Amino acid sequence: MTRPIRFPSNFLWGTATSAYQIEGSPLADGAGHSIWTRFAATPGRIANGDTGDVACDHYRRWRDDVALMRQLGMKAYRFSIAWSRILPQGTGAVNEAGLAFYDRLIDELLANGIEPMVTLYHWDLPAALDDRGGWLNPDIADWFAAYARIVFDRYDDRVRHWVTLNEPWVVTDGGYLHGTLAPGHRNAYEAPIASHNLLRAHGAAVQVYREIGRHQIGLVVNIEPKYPASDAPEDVAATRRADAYMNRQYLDPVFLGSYPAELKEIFGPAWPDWPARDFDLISQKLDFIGINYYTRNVCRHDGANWPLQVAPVRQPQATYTETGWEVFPQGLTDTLVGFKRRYGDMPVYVMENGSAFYDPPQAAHGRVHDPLRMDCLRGNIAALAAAIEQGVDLRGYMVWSLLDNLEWSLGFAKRFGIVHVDFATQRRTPKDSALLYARIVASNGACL
Ligand SMILES: OC[C@@H]1[C@@H](O)[C@H](O)[C@@H](O)c2nc(CNc3ccccc3)cn21
Repeated sequence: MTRPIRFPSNFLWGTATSAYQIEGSPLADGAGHSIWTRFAATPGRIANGDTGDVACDHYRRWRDDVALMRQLGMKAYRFSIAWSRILPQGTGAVNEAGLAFYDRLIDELLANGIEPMVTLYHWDLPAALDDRGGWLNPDIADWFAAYARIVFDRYDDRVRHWVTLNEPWVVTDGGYLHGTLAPGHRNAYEAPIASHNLLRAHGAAVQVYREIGRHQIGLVVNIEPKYPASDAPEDVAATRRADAYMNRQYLDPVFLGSYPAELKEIFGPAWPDWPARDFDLISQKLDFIGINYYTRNVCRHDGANWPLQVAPVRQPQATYTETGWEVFPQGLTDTLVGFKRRYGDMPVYVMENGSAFYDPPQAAHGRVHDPLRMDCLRGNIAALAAAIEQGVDLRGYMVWSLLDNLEWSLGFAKRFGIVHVDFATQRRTPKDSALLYARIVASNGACL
């Protein structure tokens, strides 16, 4: 008989989305262009020519989507605010219609007993700011802090959990090093600058929140635990570089006040000497850390693989998702316990966890059978319980994602939703994984 799984009585079970991936109507009611409306309009940047012009049409269907969350018994909902709906030019004139949209959404969530958890930045930088250098311009810390102040002033009476940035690593690696995400740069000298300015902007927003905020603020990072393919010294060193580059590059400056030494080794002359004062700004005390977990990496040395000299080692017995990620729930436990060991005890939310699998056409009676996603969900929630048993102060868990949505450059084909979206009709159909998650939430994790 396995011991029952214990979650805190006020554990926040929910789902997560982001503005550009679900809202549609990106330019409605005075909103300005973002780097993603621009990227999507560039031929070849998004698979199949997909765009966020309609997406899940959430900008118009938000009330029904909140009703769907209520029907599933969700306790919380993590979403992002589109900066360019609030400040169409990124700075300057405020767009009241944009503020009003999120007012309505937040009020509807609260009216349905669902806790709003708001991300200020989930990758959709106003295009006008990109024209001024975007994350490469040090002034962006002030631009972001000014945007944050407007949003805190408007919603902090109702929003109790704020996230400054979603995944600075992905913004930098995808947007500035490999060019796979907006704004599509490929430049090893730009990447560290963008990354550092993201962290400066994060710190500037936290400073503003400490002036005017009454609740909690944190950062969301994606963590992929790294495991050496062998105990050969070059594989162990490669694993250390990979961990420094993806994971510790963000957590160390925020919680320890300095970058890992490996980054100078990785970037060489492209790694600047940062002013010490920046780390006072970056390492503002946080109320929680948000961790997005999807997979792990098994690493080996590969001298030809720029810039990390690391190559992933596929695990022959493992299940892999449609995005090529190994299903490895133990990595979630290791990530949460590892965070506590290195950075200390603080409230933790898993702010994204999910999987993309091919979903068969809808079965009879409108059911969508997704057994692989259900297995992934069960395994990851059991992994949470294991972390709690090891003393992690885990406060909540958000499944990525509520809805099938625009998977950035991969388009609509990669479906992460626990609710199926027929993009031709916008019909929503809870998948079997949504029905399973609803049961898990209703039993506070007991019925896995
Ligand atoms: O890819 C699924 C989601 C994505 O839809 C979210 O907007 C984003 O927050 C998100 N972050 C990850 C973490 N991993 C990752 C690794 C390489 C490229 C992109 C994301 C997965 N996801």
